[in-house]
Amino acid sequence: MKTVMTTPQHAQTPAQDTVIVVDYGSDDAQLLARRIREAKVYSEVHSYTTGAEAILAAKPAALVLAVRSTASEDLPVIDERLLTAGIPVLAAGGGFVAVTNTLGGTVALAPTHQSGTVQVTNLDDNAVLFSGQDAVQELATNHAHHVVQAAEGFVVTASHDTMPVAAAENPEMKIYGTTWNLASEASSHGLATIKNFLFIAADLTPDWSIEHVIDQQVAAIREQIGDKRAIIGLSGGVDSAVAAALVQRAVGNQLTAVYVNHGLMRKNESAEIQRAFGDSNGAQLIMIDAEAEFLAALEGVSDPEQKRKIIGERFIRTFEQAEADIVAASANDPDATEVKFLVQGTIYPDVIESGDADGSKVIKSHHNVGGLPEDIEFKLVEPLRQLFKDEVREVGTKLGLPDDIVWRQPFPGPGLGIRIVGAITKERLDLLREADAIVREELSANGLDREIWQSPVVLLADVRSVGVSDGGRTYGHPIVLRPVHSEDAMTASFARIPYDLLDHISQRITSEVDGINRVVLDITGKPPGTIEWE
Ligand SMILES: Nc1ncnc2c1ncn2[C@@H]1O[C@H](COP(=O)(O)OP(=O)(O)OP(=O)(O)O)[C@@H](O)[C@H]1O
Repeated sequence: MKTVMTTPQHAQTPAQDTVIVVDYGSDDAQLLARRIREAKVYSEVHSYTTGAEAILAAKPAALVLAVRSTASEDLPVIDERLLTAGIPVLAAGGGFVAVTNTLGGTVALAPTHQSGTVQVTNLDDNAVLFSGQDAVQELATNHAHHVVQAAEGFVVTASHDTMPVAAAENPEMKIYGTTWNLASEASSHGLATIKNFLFIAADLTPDWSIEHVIDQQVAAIREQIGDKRAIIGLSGGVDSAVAAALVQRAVGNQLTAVYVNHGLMRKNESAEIQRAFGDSNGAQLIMIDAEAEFLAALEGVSDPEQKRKIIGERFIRTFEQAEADIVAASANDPDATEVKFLVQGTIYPDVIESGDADGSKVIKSHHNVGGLPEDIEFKLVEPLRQLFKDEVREVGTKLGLPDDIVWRQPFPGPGLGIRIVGAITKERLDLLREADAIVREELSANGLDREIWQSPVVLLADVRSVGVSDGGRTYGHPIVLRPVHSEDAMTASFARIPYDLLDHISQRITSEVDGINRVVLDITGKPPGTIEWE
């Protein structure tokens, strides 16, 4: 038996000024889009492979070219239709090199790959991009090529020993370029320069805001769901929580939220969800206690891949059984309307990374539960598809979700199951839950929880060491602290937590959690270590 979830009908955004960041495999495309939104202008990332025709058909108010700078001789050629459509174009870093090359200027491999910060002292403040700014600026550079001679019609607006043409603009063609990176915080006037492009060169109005997004999405969700019903899985994570809050704002108790307690949650997690979504705001919340089934299925399993597989499969089965029950209950109730929609907390980086920017992907889910009619179709509601993580948090706060949900660190789907090295038992989970709760409490009391990307706490359940307590010998397990800093989870470094705080955490864990007699700190970067241990 299977259920096919298809025909996504994404809430469409009414027309608004959109800046399209055209991505030529750059690392900066998302960051550029975020900076533009910080300036209160709506921005999307489109791959250059979409083609100039489709990009122009979306009627962008301005274009930003994000090009990876490599030492390759083959610089990307920018489709000239993008440069001659009369739409203002900003080309920073590799984008400026590629535009210059495309329009017949001269570019050459720099003697060495330029990377780091340089200072320029001769920025032309008559230039549109630098209007009102200091002539002396710190610039973040990272490029293999430099521009030797600007293309015809361009006025050079900055130069430097290592970058003969550091910036140039062609007001007639409305093309503006800098060799440096404008999205990086290391560029002292990066955001100010982006704003000059948006508000002077492109004459846009800074009117995009989170309140506006909420209003738009609420209206779009109402239209999409109508008088039907929708369901959502709440994981306790920020994305599904905010998606649920938005849909609930739009259609109230036509939304049913399902939370599966697989027994691998952190301390008080279920109660917090109940508080945020249950009693207080009238959502229909179904809490499923599947702890016993999950722990039975995991009994004696130590292999990390096996654990993940078992947890993933069991989760799908449990969730689908809940779906089936809700659908069946509504089918038997003459007053109930049909359950037609499944809400998902997909966010913009997921959309960009899956290459599904046009929302056309069909999602299939194979169900193994009985009692479901063949091929129920759920339509997807994905109200966060346009938003970056920081914007999702802002929406959550505006909708009144508590800080401990909005600012929650990323938590793996398999939960604490992959933070126990060794087989999973209820006793071991309880030990880990206590230690983890102490770490979270202390980090948050010391104002560090928003600064630290993630702080897994790991129980080495198969290791024991000798210790001493109250004059007696102990033989307990070690706990590993793994606090990390990261921008995007792809790379990470260990977070430098003050020694005194580490000492305090260590003392609390070893004295309050019976069975733990040692606390160790993981100081491995990613790579080579992953953030989670399993
Ligand atoms: N224990 C659970 N109970 C109900 N639904 C869940 C549970 N765990 C995950 N889900 C659902 O599956 C989705 C994907 O899970 P995943 O752990 O990958 O979350 P995510 O993408 O990090 O999002 P979130 O921030 O909402 O956790 C969640 O957004 C949620 O809808």
